[in-house]
Amino acid sequence: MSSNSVAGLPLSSIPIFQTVASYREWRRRAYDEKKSVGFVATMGALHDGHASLVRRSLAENDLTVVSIFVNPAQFAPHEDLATYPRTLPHDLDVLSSLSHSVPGSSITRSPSALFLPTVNEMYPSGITQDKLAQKGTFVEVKGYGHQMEGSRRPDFFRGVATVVTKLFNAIEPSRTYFGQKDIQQALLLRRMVRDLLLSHPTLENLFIVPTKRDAKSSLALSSRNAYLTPSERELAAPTLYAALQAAKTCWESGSSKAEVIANAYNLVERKAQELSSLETRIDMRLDYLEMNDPETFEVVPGEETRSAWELEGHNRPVILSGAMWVGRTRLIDNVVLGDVARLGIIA
Ligand SMILES: Nc1ncnc2c1ncn2[C@@H]1O[C@H](COP(=O)(O)OP(=O)(O)OP(=O)(O)O)[C@@H](O)[C@H]1O
Ligand SMILES: CC(C)(CO)[C@@H](O)C(=O)[O-]
Ligand code: BAL
Repeated sequence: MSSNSVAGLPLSSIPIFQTVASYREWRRRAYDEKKSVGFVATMGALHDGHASLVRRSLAENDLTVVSIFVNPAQFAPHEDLATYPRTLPHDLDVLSSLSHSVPGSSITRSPSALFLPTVNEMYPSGITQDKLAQKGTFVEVKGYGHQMEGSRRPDFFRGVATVVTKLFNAIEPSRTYFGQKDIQQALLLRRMVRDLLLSHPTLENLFIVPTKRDAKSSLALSSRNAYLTPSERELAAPTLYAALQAAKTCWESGSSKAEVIANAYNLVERKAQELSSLETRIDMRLDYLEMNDPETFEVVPGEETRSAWELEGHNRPVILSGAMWVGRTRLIDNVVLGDVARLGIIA
């Protein structure tokens, strides 16, 4: 049974499913009525980046399901599981405000269901963040989870692949939407869908949606931006995207990868020095900034240049991505160097 009233939450106009069994009854009716189901997986604290995925799903599917689940398995013991922003009343408001008018018809679509499972529902064998003590079934995309974000968060993608497999099994989406902001996640999930021969979604029905940014500062919208103080957000956080943009220009003007990355590090270092001398000191440092092959996630060699990359016959762009600490907040961002459409990212 779905419910429009969940303890501690305001009455919702969107049906909320807290169990897989109750959701499946609803899903069966959608099959009977031959309605397509779009799916957006989130950890909540919804912002306009999430909204852009939901809008895309509303435009392309009869029905749209959003999940909110803060997945313990993708947080390392020292990370921010306990403090991750949980803003359910706000999230319901955001979802209720979204709609799509189907062109040439009188139909207006809005989100059809919220899947809001408990930890027990998602992990029937239990879950602890201590990997060595974990029991039960986990999904690992071997060879693709240790580079880029995985180089800093070694068990992150195992946690993501596990929970997304469960979510796909529960929701059975016709189409699903992930954000470019977490580009390695989206590409790794594509590989997982292919390797596991999934039918819901199929490979061609997993879509990557461009990163939504703050109109003024170009800061990538992110739930963790809520951790930033106003001055961190204004003065420091936009530096990551500025460094990525500077690196992009440098790469396009013919510099080698090593030069491009060194320049970007210098840019951040200069800004960090400026901010550390302010009266209200702001600490900022790059965690990493690297250029990787979108197919293998391997690091692009230091001597590589744009023209060499193209001459070598790579029929794909490269990913320039990074993570930056601003105080105690870790931000990530990326740009694609080359034709984004080749990665199936279409605005
Ligand atoms: N700025 C954005 N533009 C487009 N999609 C986004 C953006 N931010 C997040 N998403 C996508 O929304 C989905 C859910 O992400 P999630 O709930 O973790 O939000 P988040 O803002 O990425 O959170 P966090 O701050 O923890 O990284 C993912 O597919 C993610 O890539
Ligand atoms: C895909 C996801 C919802 C899995 O927990 C999460 O990693 C996220 O929000 O990007
Ligand atoms: N959007 C990625 C979720 C995480 O960092 O855990």
